[in-house]
Amino acid sequence: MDNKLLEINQLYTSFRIRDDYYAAVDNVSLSVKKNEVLAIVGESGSGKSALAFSIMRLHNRAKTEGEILFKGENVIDMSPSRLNEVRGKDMAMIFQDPLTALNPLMTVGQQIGEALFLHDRKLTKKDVQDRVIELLDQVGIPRPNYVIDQYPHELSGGMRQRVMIAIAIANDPELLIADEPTTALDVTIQAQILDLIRDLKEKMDAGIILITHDLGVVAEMADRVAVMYAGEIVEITDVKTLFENPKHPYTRSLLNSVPNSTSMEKQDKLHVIQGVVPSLAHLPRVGCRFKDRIPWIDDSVHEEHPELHEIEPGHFVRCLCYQHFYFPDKEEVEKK
Ligand SMILES: Nc1ncnc2c1ncn2[C@@H]1O[C@H](COP(=O)(O)OP(=O)(O)OP(=O)(O)O)[C@@H](O)[C@H]1O
Repeated sequence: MDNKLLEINQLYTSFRIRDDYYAAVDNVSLSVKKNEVLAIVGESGSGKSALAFSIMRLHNRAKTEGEILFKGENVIDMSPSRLNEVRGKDMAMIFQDPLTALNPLMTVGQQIGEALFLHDRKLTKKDVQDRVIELLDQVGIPRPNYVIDQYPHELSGGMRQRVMIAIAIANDPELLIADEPTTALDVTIQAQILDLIRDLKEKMDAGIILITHDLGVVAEMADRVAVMYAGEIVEITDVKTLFENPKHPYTRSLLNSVPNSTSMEKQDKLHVIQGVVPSLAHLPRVGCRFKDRIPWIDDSVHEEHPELHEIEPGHFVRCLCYQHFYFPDKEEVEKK
């Protein structure tokens, strides 16, 4: 038995739009080990948050099918009471926007305290208070004795994000899901929060799923990376391989659209990925989903039913079109 903390097998998460269900997470399989950061990258609308919310079972209107094995137990089959035990204790989530995730009417101390007390009713008021101060200190909040009585709106964005992290780690979770934890923050604060998350990984021996569209964050934080496009994983590999030997046209386009990316292919211009991720109801469900965004690549090189191919140990790429992909010059794009 290996040390898999989370194992997702053939997961589908579908939302109802008018009379039909459409999969925003479409046959996703992946795993996370202890003390590992798995980054999930992709443009807006690729299904990253839908995947994270599925793992935490936070979607109440979506249809979720497949297996989400957390230490061998399928989260999808958990009863509401079992879910309440696991969520916030064994697995926890840091959300994108602390202002909407925090309760504006409760002090910082009350909110962190509630997270602690919910999972350990034997704690005394004094125990809770001591632990809250310890947590505030751990996430780098100065003057914890003072901040404990403040309300979220009295804090800066960076401090609010730290409070959310304190809530998430209050019960030493084994799995931490961070959904764009630094998007709303400026660059210096961003770096501090990332340092903090990295530190926590070491101290808590936790597995971390880090959702981001920022490849700089990926390079700094991840051990492995799953690239999502239109609900599917199109490439998954270790972080070094992703930057040094990316294969899927989408991965290569993402990397080549970032200035100073370590893996920028030898070309003098940045590549602009054409178009956008189609909306959920309009996703192509047959063939290569990325096909329409690389129209200069011959149709015949795409697989009819693209599969994830293990092209070297642990490196999976969807659709054989990667073997024929190249970046076009401007005239070739305009011709299509
Ligand atoms: N509750 C919902 N009902 C209907 N469609 C939804 C719902 N939530 C998400 N979607 C759709 O599912 C798709 C995936 O959305 P998701 O939020 O997971 O993407 P994302 O990659 O996390 O994007 P972002 O980076 O903007 O958060 C999108 O097309 C989105 O519009």
